[in-house]
Amino acid sequence: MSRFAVLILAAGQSSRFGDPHYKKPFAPLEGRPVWMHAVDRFKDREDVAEVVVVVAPEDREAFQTKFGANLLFLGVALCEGGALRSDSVRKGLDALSSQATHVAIHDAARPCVTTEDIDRVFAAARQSGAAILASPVVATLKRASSTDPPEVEETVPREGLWAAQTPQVFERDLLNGAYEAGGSPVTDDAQLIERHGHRVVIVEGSSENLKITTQEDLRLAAAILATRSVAKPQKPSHPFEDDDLWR
Ligand SMILES: Nc1ccn([C@@H]2O[C@H](COP(=O)(O)OP(=O)(O)OP(=O)(O)O)[C@@H](O)[C@H]2O)c(=O)n1
Ligand SMILES: C[C@](O)(CO)[C@H](O)COP(=O)(O)O
Repeated sequence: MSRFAVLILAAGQSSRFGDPHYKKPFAPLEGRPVWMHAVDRFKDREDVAEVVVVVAPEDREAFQTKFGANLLFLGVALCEGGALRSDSVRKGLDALSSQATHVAIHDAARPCVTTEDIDRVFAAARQSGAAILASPVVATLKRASSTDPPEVEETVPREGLWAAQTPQVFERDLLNGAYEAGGSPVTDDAQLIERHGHRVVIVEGSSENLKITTQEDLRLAAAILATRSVAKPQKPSHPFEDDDLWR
């Protein structure tokens, strides 16, 4: 039976988030930190062998202090990430302890992913060895100059274009091989698999599976979660005291 190890990536610098107190994975969202919503989507699944949250080295101690009890309760491990997203994935892979057959890599900054979409991308990865959630590009895309203000240089045909999301899910040995092969920096893991010559299946995901990058995205995520018939979150077992820990 396929078993999935899940890496929840929360080790970025949130440089576009614009909050003086919180990096985005630690920002409050519907009563809990963003990262906890992402973990919630995976931790109770029967096909998940382990979940590892990857945080920046400078956040490790504060994270353990603030959320150590939550991690124990959730049965989730913690490890340190690196400067690049792919460094964080590599360190997360090194931290895995189970005999999982597949690895799912998910942005902690995507708290609105649904169980149904996870079911579908997991099934596709079982079938093909490599699958990602993505949504078809629906806007008209313009390539613009770097002038201020930017000016349109061309309209980019959008036929066949998809916006990649996460989780991105791979057969474990395939992912390890792609990371061992390495190469130039990538912004998602599928690029390494593509470079490695393996096909990557796209599973259409909801546009609600947004990546929180700015404060506006956080408000959108709150609106999305508020409209879902989810049980009201429990009172956080670790209320947000001394929030300056995160900056
Ligand atoms: N070295 C990195 C970079 C990113 N991430 C994680 O990967 C996800 C997607 O990355 P992104 O949205 O770019 O996060 P940041 O790099 O923090 O954002 P910014 O570019 O605004 O600094 C986030 O959950 C982020 O925490 C990570 O674990 N390690
Ligand atoms: C992995 C990803 O979320 C897919 O869209 C995206 O590539 C992450 O990029 P970022 O620059 O690390 O946000």
